[in-house]
Amino acid sequence: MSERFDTIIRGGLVVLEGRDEPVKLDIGIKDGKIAELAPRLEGESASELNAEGKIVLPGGIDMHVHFNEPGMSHWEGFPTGSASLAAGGFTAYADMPLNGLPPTVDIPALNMKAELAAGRSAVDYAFWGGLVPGKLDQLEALAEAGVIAFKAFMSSPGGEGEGRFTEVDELTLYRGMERIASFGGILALHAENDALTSLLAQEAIAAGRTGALDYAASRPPVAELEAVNRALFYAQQTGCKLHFVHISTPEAIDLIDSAKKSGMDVTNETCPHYLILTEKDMERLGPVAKCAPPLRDSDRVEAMWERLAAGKIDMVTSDHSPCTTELKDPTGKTFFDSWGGISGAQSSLELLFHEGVNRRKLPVGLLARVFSEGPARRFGLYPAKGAIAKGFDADLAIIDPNESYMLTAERLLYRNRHSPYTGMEFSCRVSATLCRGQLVYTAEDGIVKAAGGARLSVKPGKALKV
Ligand SMILES: NC(=O)NC(NC(N)=O)C(=O)[O-]
Ligand SMILES: [Zn+2]
Ligand SMILES: [Zn+2]
Repeated sequence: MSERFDTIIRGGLVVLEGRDEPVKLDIGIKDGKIAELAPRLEGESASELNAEGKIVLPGGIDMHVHFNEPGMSHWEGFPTGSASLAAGGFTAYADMPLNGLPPTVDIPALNMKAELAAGRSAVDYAFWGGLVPGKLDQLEALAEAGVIAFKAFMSSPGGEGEGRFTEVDELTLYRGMERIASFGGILALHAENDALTSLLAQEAIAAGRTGALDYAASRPPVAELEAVNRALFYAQQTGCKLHFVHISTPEAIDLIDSAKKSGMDVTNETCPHYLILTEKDMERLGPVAKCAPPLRDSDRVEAMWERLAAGKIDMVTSDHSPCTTELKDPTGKTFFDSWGGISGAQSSLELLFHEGVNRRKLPVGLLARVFSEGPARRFGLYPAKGAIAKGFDADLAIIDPNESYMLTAERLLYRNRHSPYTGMEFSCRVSATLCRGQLVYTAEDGIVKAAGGARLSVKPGKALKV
């Protein structure tokens, strides 16, 4: 006779959907799913995990990572990127259509990605499709093939070379929205005004103003706000659902929030670095903390925390945008020349738990919402994923709320072990991560199951409004 459960997670403080504070419960897992939740579960199980004193969150879903395969595996890869996510309490992710070569803008490129990820990911994964000039006729086929949504850049994505992902022109943006709207898909946007940012950068470089703060000044809040405003206008005209990635300013969050209140189908995300780091930190840390949009002043960072606490931020993603450590080396070049992108996939949950829950005393339920429920609902993964509830996948992040440790480069599982957070003392630590009931990571043993992740596809139009 088979046991009632495969695994029981004993005595953890479990974060349930819609609840601010956790509840002490046992979790019974059978066939990869949550079979039972109760204060005390009786019955046989093949294995038990003691979670006394730990917080049990639904596994994080990181909707914004760049794992760079095919073609750029010296920057990152599915094995290393997914392992770093598992170590950070994440059980699923969506890989951006750049910076791999070729970018994911047609079916052959999507198939290449799928082949490379199969059997090489520690946690579950989905793919984004790209909207770029010249590839409009690929959108329906990509949607049918199960990409989670589409991504376009309103400003240059940076980098050089043949075949790279390119930003949209106005007509591609407008027509792309029409087409994506026609099959009920979602378009995600990197929203910065290209004319403003490129001319401001030219001006600064010509005048020899090439430091970190000059870089920040060349991509001002108005560039983000203008792009968000324009995209919202096109969305009104076309009926396209939108998602704004890595929003860096409270002004843009407010603009998106009022559009949502007016009935538009639009969501936003921010990233830990816009909550944890300021432009001063970017100056202090150097290129390792360079990203686009840039880090902001401390008043804006504070205002982002207010928006997060007020429920105006739909999800938090890492925007893990890695590169070789050499491309972050400041020697012999200006700040403008370094790669823009922060490696952060491993730290998102710990950063927000540390700063948000432990220090600012925000409810832990907020983390479940922005890291799991929000992304799952928006991108059609709910109700299989996104909450700890009977019948859902047993995707769990078990975190010790009191274990402090210092993040060192050796602890990073990225292909290139740099991060703006090395040297930082965390007041909490992920103890274990389970993906569909399988133990993937423990703090003690590291990655214990390296390749159990499965591909997640969604059908167009399935995503729910958050
Ligand atoms: N080409 C990139 O990966 N760019 C990324 N870079 C950042 N965020 O600095 C991004 O998502 O915009
Ligand atoms: Zn971007
Ligand atoms: Zn990105």
